[in-house]
Amino acid sequence: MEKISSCGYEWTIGLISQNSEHTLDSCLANTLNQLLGDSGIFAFYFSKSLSVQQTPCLTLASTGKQLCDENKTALLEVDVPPLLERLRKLNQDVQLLNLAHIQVLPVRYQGLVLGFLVLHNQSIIPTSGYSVLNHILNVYVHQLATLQYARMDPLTQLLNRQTFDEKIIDIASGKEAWLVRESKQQLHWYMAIADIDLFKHVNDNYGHVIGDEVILLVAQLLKSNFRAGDYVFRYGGEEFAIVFPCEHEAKAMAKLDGVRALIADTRFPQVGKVTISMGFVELKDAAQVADFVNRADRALYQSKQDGRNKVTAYSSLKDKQNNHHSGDIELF
Ligand SMILES: Nc1nc2c(ncn2[C@@H]2O[C@H](COP(=O)(O)OP(=O)(O)OP(=O)(O)O)[C@@H](O)[C@H]2O)c(=O)[nH]1
Repeated sequence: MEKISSCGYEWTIGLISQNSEHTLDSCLANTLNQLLGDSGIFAFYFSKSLSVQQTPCLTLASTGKQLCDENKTALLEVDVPPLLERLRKLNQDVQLLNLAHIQVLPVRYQGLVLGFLVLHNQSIIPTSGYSVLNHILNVYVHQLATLQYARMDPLTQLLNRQTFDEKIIDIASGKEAWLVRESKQQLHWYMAIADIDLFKHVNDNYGHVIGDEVILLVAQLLKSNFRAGDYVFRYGGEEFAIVFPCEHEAKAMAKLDGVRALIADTRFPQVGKVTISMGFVELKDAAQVADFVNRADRALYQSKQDGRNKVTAYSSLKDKQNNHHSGDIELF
């Protein structure tokens, strides 16, 4: 704790220099370990979605320290929902809650309590340390929000195109392999591109404002019909990409076709019926993101050729050897 400067300036600079959530978390962990010194045992519970809907979970804990007592009782285990409820009822100015064996610092963002830092009572912290801790947690949450907003499409709040490329590279290089390993069944990753059919007619007949509403509603339907661990992106104007793990291709097809049918059955305000076409591919055997996109694009092209409101797997295309001529139809 003796390392604390009056405002934690170096730590602040460290946190705001991070440009990925992963390095931001590591930086916060390092900062807390340094800040709390040898005596500090901490656990950080946080909801990364930056929304009240998600219950915070254990995101970080102190490294190389005794998190259990001699009887192997966890020192910092907390019952999250009631503690959260209690923190939410606290006045905004209250920055520290003293409980029997722990101290809790709420982490707020835009007036919401999104998580908290739990410190064991053995952690020896001078009074000035708490304000530095609060400051550091504030910087963390704001930097996280900045990173998240930079990854989002402003109209739909889906992940944006830049994030798509990064995610495909991560998956293709095995960085998301933990999910596949943890599943009881073997999982494969698939990438689908979905395009709203005859969208030009929507704009031409109803105007761009209604067109944007259609895009927004399709985005919401896609997002709410895939699981939390799947990724839904706004790929371009009226195009979306979905990246998700699945046991096998037939199941991936059934999932996508179910969502296609659901959108076709939804009544859109003013416009009425809207359909989407999709093409999808397994994320394997390609060197570049562009190769996967090209394959899904060709499958999507087939869905359009077959009359739209269809899903096509790249593996089902007969003439895979022929290069796709992008001039045939403009998809992107
Ligand atoms: N309202 C709105 N329109 C967009 C946006 N982005 C692209 N568009 C429009 O989407 C339309 C896409 O039209 P096309 O690519 O010709 O395709 P389509 O009419 O959907 O026909 P198919 O894809 O062949 O079924 C164009 O008129 C674009 O101007 C957007 O963000 N908002």
